[in-house]
Amino acid sequence: MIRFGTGGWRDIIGENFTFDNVRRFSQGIANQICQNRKQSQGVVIGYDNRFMAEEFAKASAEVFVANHIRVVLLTPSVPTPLVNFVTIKEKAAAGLTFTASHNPYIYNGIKYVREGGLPATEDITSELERSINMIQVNEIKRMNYNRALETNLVIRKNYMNDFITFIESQINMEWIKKANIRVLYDPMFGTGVNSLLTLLVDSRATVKIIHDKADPLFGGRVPAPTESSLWRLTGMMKEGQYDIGIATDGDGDRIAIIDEKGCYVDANEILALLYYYFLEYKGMKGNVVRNLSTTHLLDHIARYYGFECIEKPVGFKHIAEGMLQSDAVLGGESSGGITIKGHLLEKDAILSAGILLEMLAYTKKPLSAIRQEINEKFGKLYYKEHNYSYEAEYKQHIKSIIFNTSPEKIYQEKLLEYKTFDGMKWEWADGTWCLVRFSGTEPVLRIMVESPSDDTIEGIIQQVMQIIESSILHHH
Ligand SMILES: O=P(O)(O)OC[C@H]1O[C@H](O)[C@H](O)[C@@H](O)[C@@H]1O
Repeated sequence: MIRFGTGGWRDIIGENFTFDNVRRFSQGIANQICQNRKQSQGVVIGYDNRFMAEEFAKASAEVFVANHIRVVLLTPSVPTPLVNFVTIKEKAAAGLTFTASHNPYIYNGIKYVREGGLPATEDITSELERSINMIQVNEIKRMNYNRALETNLVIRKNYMNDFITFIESQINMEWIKKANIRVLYDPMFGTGVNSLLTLLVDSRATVKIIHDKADPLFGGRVPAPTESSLWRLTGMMKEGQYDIGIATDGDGDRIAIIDEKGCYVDANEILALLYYYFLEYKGMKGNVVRNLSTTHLLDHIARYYGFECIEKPVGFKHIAEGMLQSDAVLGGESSGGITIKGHLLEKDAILSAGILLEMLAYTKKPLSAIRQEINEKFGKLYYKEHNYSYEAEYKQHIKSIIFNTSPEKIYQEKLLEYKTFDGMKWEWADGTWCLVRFSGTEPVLRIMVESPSDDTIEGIIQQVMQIIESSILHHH
């Protein structure tokens, strides 16, 4: 079975992520393109540095060309947002990126975008899922890759220059050039490196880069820019020689940073920094969009300047939808995905890094000072995410436990509201909230808590865990 999760289809290589299933997936997309008579528009295919990603991408190309659909196969490996960009440029009927983003190295996957670089809505992906899984191996068409190359049905293109130019057109490069910013960059062995390094050189920044070679094992780490995985970057930042430490995930769409003192700054705070910079310093006007697991600090900032913060389920397609609906200036998720108005409706770590440099250049303040400014103005919020690995057989049971738990058992404070549009979210009167939801990309239950008081967070997480574990014990 092929299943679309929060960020496309992901599976363990050799288990369910096989050549047969990649071909089946591609035939499903090809069928849909043929039904809509969009064959002449072609498709764009890109891949990151994951194990055999290029081979899987070629296998996919073989299926499209056999269905009379032209393929632009990007070279070399690319960050995911670049595929969205080229899908728009080429007016292609679809864009496919072979990547499992920040998942462990044993995974690979395919992210799929529609014509116009738009994320696929759930209606579309569930219909695709249904039709893909009905395809038999003997219904899959194939044309040999080398033959397809000879007949120009597959064209290999490098679009990096255009992509960087597009990003730089949205940032004030002149300000950055004058600021002589010192950057330490960790691409986490992933595919953000070529694009961001080019932007950094164009910015005349002084750059030191670590973990830059392509490594399908990601140096033994998970290529997600979390605090625990960035210990080397953090350690080097503590030496005090750089203004900012930047980390991008495996496929270059998510970001985290380290301030000049060596403190980790997560995506929640990056979003707050950027929104605050846009409104307070640049005098921009507009709303912000976040998912329900992202900091409410954005709501406070929005309210202060007379704007609105729009809340959506987890998944960048929902952020994209919110940005279109509300004409917001910024959108993002606690997991590290950020975009701005006028840019792609896809998270982009290269752009995010560029705007952060612009912020340092324009404010002429150290990162830690801007962080401090926000805390003083809006109050500090503490945030923690705990990922709980559960046995698949208990999934339904855990779900019903969470939905039937009374919120006083979790935290003794007046409950203001609860939301069930993506997992269970309780919001209490003192500004504390807790979200419990199953990840759509990994087999974990995510427990997220944010509170104005650091002391309450651990207790809430422990309480949720204890309720789940004791009920599983009783269930036995
Ligand atoms: O919490 P999950 O369902 O695992 O999703 C975590 C993240 O996964 C992918 O990267 C999606 O593109 C993001 O939109 C999402 O925030």
